[in-house]
Amino acid sequence: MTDAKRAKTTDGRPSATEGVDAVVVLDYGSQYTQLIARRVRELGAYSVLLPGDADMARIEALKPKAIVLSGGPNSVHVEGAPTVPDGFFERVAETSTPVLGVCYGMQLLVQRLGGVVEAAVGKGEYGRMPVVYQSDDSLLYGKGSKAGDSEQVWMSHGDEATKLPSGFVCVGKSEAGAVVAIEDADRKLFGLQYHPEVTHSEKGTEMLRRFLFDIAGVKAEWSMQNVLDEQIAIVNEKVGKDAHVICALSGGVDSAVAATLVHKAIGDRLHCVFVDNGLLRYKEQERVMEMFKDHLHLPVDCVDHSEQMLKALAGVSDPEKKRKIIGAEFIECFKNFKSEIEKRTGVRPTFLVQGTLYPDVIESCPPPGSDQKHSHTIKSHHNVGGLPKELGFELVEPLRMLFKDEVRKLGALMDVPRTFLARHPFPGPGLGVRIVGDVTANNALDILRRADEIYINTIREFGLYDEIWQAFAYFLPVRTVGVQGDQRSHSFMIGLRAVCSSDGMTADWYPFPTEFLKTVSSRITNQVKEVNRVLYDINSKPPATIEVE
Ligand SMILES: Nc1ncnc2c1ncn2[C@@H]1O[C@H](COP(=O)(O)OP(=O)(O)OP(=O)(O)O)[C@@H](O)[C@H]1O
Ligand SMILES: O=c1[nH]c(=O)c2[nH+]cn([C@@H]3O[C@H](COP(=O)(O)O)[C@@H](O)[C@H]3O)c2[nH]1
Ligand SMILES: NC(=O)CC[C@H](N)C(=O)O
Ligand SMILES: [Mg+2]
Repeated sequence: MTDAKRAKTTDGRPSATEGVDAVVVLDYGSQYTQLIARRVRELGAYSVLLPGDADMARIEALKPKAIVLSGGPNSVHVEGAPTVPDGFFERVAETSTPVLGVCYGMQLLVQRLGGVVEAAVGKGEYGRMPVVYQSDDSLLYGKGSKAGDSEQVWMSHGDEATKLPSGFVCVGKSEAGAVVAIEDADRKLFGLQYHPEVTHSEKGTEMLRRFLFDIAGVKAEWSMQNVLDEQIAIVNEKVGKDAHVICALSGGVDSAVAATLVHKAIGDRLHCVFVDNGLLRYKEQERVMEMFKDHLHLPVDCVDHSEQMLKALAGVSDPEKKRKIIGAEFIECFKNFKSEIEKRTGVRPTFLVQGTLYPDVIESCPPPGSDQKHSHTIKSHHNVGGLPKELGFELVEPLRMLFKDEVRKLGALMDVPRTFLARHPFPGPGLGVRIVGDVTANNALDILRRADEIYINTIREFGLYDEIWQAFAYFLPVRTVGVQGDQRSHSFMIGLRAVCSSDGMTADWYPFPTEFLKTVSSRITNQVKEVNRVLYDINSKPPATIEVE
């Protein structure tokens, strides 16, 4: 599909979605909202995420076959809490559109339709727990479900529904007796106090399948191939027939997939650039450029921006300040590259492709007016919340709504080589968020590069690289006392991190065999003389995050 004019249908959808049933997910700021949209895609339906207060007209233009209201950090009983769009309940009643409220979404249904939601003082429910069915054959738990049976679900709420609106029945309770599943079969309104979208809810996907297909009658006709066609059409429409485009290529999976996709759309008007930002790993620049040459078959320029980056970061310790500086320096470097391309082609590039993924977006500072306005900032990813106000480019981010494992599937569909798809993620700010505090102090970059190289090589030697989602070493600017060769040492610590995850949104630490830990700790302390202690990080996300800053 190359004709920009055909990229949108009359109702504003990308033409690749023409005639396909849409499911609208309204976002109230949960960290997991996009996971709902993703589960819908995985189940084979087309999902669109809109802000929780989107105009009813915008929602109806998509002709949704079902609507899901997401969770969120607010409380419905607090003044000014986000709520459903004006006219929402009237319109869904007229069109008989099924609605599922999840957590905050359920609380909205209850409160707005005449029930009561209150703070469950001292009784918040967080984490994995069973839900007990309250009736036989409920619509939510399906034919054959029996009162008294139970399943494991994942909760995260401090408020609860204490009185249901008329028409609703409670079909599931938590062990503590909270109402956690409700339905109004006549009005096709449903609510779950827990999160069926997270993997810890054992039968959550089945629940969503029942809602979409059995209750709402959505047709399963959406696949990764559709996502690809849709994104190529969107890129074509946005970039047009003449503009030139820069692509920030890192050697990681996301930008390799984004570049391949955009190249399919616009061909040689794409100019890729890899930045040596001074925060790369041991021999990263040489290795990545070699990989591009051997496997990617797209021309890539390498630009050295290390001096400027380290100068800007000198003496800065605050993690958010560091991230903003890194984001701004990246853009500075892309602007210089823009002039270089103009010299070469006579055309000044106006677009910048980044391999931004959804987790980067949701954790970053949500820009005012964006669709993520109700969520909290966790950290400003350099390519989203870390970007300067004056960008000087229009962004092209075809993966912005996807998760890492979806991107890997999309890459496989375009034959992106495994060398890229199987790499552990490496963040754009690189060692800058793996050195706690000032990156220019203590010779930390050099120490960390050597320790990290030993760690990753040892992981490969033990055959564990592909089992781990992401592994890296980090530098702690803390000196402790040791004894090495009968001499006192007062040296630094290295933390080792290895996590299992599917999408980077939640993660568990990887249970290394003791033999591995012994080997790697002894290699690092023997070969990196500035280090006398190695720590293994046994924290999941949450409560920690994957990177240390
Ligand atoms: N050294 C770099 N040079 C140019 N662009 C970069 C660099 N590092 C990161 N980027 C840009 O920032 C985006 C986000 O970085 P991120 O690390 O999340 O993605 P990735 O490197 O493509 O994939 P992965 O997460 O697997 O490392 C990249 O997709 C790329 O567009
Ligand atoms: O390109 C990036 N720019 C960033 O600023 C950034 N911060 C974290 N990450 C990567 O995101 C995933 C989740 O990491 P956290 O749990 O630390 O947020 C992990 O894979 C991290 O490596 C980043 N990637
Ligand atoms: N996860 C959620 O949606 C939480 C909703 C609300 N903030 C509560 O604590 O009950
Ligand atoms: Mg990367």
